[in-house]
Amino acid sequence: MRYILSLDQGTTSSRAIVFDHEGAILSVGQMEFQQIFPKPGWVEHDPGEIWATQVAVATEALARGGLRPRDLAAIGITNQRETTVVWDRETGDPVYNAIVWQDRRTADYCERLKRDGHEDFIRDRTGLVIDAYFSGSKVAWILDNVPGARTRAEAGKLAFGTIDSWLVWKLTSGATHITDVSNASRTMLFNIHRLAWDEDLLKLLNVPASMLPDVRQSSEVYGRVSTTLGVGDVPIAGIAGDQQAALFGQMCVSPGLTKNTYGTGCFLLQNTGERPVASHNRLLSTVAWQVGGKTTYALEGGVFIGGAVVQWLRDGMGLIKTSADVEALARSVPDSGGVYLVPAFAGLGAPHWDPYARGTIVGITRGTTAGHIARAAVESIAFQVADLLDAVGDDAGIGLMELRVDGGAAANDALLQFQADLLGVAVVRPEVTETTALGAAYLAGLAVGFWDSTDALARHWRVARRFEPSKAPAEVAARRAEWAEALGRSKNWIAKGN
Ligand SMILES: Nc1ncnc2c1ncn2[C@@H]1O[C@H](COP(=O)(O)OP(=O)(O)O)[C@@H](O)[C@H]1O
Ligand SMILES: O=P(O)(O)OC[C@H](O)CO
Repeated sequence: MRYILSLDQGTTSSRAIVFDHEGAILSVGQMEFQQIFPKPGWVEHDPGEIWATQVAVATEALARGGLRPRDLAAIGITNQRETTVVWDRETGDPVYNAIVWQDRRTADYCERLKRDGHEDFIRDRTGLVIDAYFSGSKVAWILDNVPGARTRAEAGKLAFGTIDSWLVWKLTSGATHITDVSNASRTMLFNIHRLAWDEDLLKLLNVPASMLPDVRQSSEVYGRVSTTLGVGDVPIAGIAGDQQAALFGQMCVSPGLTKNTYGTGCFLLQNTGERPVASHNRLLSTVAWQVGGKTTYALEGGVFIGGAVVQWLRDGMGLIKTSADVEALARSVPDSGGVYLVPAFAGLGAPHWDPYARGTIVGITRGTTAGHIARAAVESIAFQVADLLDAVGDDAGIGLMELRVDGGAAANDALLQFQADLLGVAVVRPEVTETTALGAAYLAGLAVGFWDSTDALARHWRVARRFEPSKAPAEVAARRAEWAEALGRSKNWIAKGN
């Protein structure tokens, strides 16, 4: 029997999961690594540690599954997106730490791009809104701030890559410098229509083309693991950014199918088929994957604080001991008692994009208890996702049939029931909720013939639990109107420039 190994390089941990031919998990390895915060708003990772932990968890997953490298048919890679690494092509040494997607150091630079009137142009070419979130301004920062970097880059001596590129480079001992279309579409340097690096954008951001990886499909053999690593010479055959991989792992493979991942933040993606949909609601239009020469696009909306509001109840407020305890506390009251919590702790993401918003709790009375606050916190996750879905529906014009869900907070039944109530459609939790790693495994397995077709994979996707809507539309409309009021009070709270 042979298996697929999925490397899932996330923001806070490196994971490796072995899947069998049925798409079931055989074994897992996981290791957290250091988050580096050199200044307020800056977030970095050590690329060496990312690599070391990723190799360690791969070895651990194989050992736990009682496997040797020759038992593997292929390796798939999925990764935190946008995070930027620049390294020396000769020595392989990074010239600076990885600048993480959450890092805000280039916010002023991005403001200038907007002021100079580049917003429409960048949205048309890349499908993105101008923001420090994406890789482009991060590469420019490294070239402008690391002594000698720009000269070396212009001489062709430096390489840029997102985390997938960095891992493939390391896995192949420097033989292969590539990325896939889904990761490339998050750089703000990539033309999502022509599926190529965009020369005008490279000029605007002053990034030399010689630094860039070759852009490949999400499912093809890119190279083989270098034998010097002692883990065999397994083909590396699938790559996708983590949210796109989750969309594939959830088998959202036809237009209209939609998933939401409830992690630290929430990422909602809808498959929009073979053409990018231009958003009028400040959602992102992005490449989902390219398989067998066919490109699939998605609309994406992300909110910054999803499960993290539960972490805040735990660590900031001390109301609960573990994240899972929130469900019992929220269920200790029949409703939120008129309390609304807007977790705009780091401003608001899609569709509002208000960096000046801050968190608020409204509707507190003398009778408000910790239970009401917990319930309002859980509900806030669902309200934000419902706002995202409204925006997606407006842009794509496709009615939602069901919402497929995954991520840590999708373990919360109360949250998913409330989500179904708000949306008026079923919310569906699959048996395998490791959909990110599964998606990358599928992409790799398809490339090497381990699986024949996407249709064959669709049979693996099985529902664990379905949450049906149970509230009257008028009641839902009233609750959403109150949420919108509360949201309005959190917006534009801090002074601009703070
Ligand atoms: N039962 C639960 N109810 C609500 N939130 C939860 C629950 N279990 C975990 N979480 C939240 O889910 C998040 C972790 O999910 P995970 O998918 O591992 O996140 P990430 O990949 O972003 O690190 C945390 O913010 C945690 O507070
Ligand atoms: O690593 P995650 O799961 O927090 O996902 C990060 C996203 O890819 C950022 O765009």
